[in-house]
Amino acid sequence: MEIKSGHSSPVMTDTPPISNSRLTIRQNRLLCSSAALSQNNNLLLTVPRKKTGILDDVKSCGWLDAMKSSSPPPAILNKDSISSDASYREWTQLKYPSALTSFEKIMSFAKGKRIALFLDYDGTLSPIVEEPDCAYMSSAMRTAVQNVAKYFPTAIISGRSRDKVCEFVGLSELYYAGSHGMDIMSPAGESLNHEHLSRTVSVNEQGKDVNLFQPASEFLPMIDKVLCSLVEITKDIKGVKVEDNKFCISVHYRNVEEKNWTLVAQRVEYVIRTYPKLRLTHGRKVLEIRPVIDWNKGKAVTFLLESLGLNNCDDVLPIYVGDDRTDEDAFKVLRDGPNHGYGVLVSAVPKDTNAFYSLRDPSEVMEFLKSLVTWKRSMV
Ligand SMILES: O=P(O)(O)OC[C@H]1O[C@H](O[C@H]2O[C@H](CO)[C@@H](O)[C@H](O)[C@H]2O)[C@H](O)[C@@H](O)[C@@H]1O
Repeated sequence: MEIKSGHSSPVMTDTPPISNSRLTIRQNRLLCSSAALSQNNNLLLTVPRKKTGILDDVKSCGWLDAMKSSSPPPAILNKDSISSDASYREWTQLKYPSALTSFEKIMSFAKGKRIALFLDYDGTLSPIVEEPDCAYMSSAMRTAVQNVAKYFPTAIISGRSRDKVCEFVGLSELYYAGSHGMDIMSPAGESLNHEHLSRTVSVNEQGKDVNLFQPASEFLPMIDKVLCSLVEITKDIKGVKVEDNKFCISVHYRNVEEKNWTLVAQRVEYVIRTYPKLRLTHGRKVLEIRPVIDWNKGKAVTFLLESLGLNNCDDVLPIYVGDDRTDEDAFKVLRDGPNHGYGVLVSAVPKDTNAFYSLRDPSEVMEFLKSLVTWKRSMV
């Protein structure tokens, strides 16, 4: 693929001391040039930050309810399953049609257009599992992604660190955007050229040059410090996992007893309240800490389209498939922005979204990818 353009809040009463002296984390960070950083001060969000950095849903319903609602059940398995299934059917029929049953419609719109494909990882290409380090993608899914990438520029956009998601996916021909889009990498031999933004060249595991764009590089020392503090402050809560996502941090509570969820949130909030340049968001049984910069998965999609010379083109159809709240930024960009395209929400339960279509789970995502390949081959 050729790139064209030039360029809450309960107050803590008993807080454990924070110490980070024993932790040595992130020894293998890629070096990045200051060139990429110098232009990023204007990305800092100027949103007024509340004293405690509390999210609106936490303010209105408290930590526990906010944490519960951030992670819907993965499937419909209870005695209400018949009525739930009926409401799912209604949701797909009336609001967010299945991208599989609407495939022909989508393709009639795609005719004569170049498709650019953006795929989230967790919950989209791999099923949600208890242990974040074991969220492997099936080899059938890998083959499906590999095949689709032969025909369409394909990028993986994940909240995970880029290194981790690259390792899970294991396909060097793709574009990767880790840390919710804050760490973008081209495939070896391709450049990431963007008229407004500088770039960094690094070397991948095979020793080949790759291009990086890292708009939050200046936050690395802060994120490192906060990571150490979070590991330390949550270490006595059974089941907590603090994940280093390079420019972001995930604090998982999936394996924590529900009675301790509020405690987890309180501890996290205690740490980040002294960092006004960091913000806290929810994911699926995870609290995510990230820099307060005007950058997200939607911005990453726009950046990639611009870098590929595919922005503002009538003959380009971007498609973004994702399951998480953070994917909504990308759905919004494709729904409302100049690069009109389709967001496809992966969900087994009805919910509101900025996406246009839906798919039930990763197995339907795989079917969709295969259908894209079959369609493309039929056109040749
Ligand atoms: O943007 P994504 O690729 O969807 O990444 C979002 C988060 O995904 C991972 O956590 C989620 O998946 C885990 C594995 O299935 C699950 O155990 C966890 O409860 C989910 O929240 C990842 O570990 C996080 O760091 C990402 O932010």
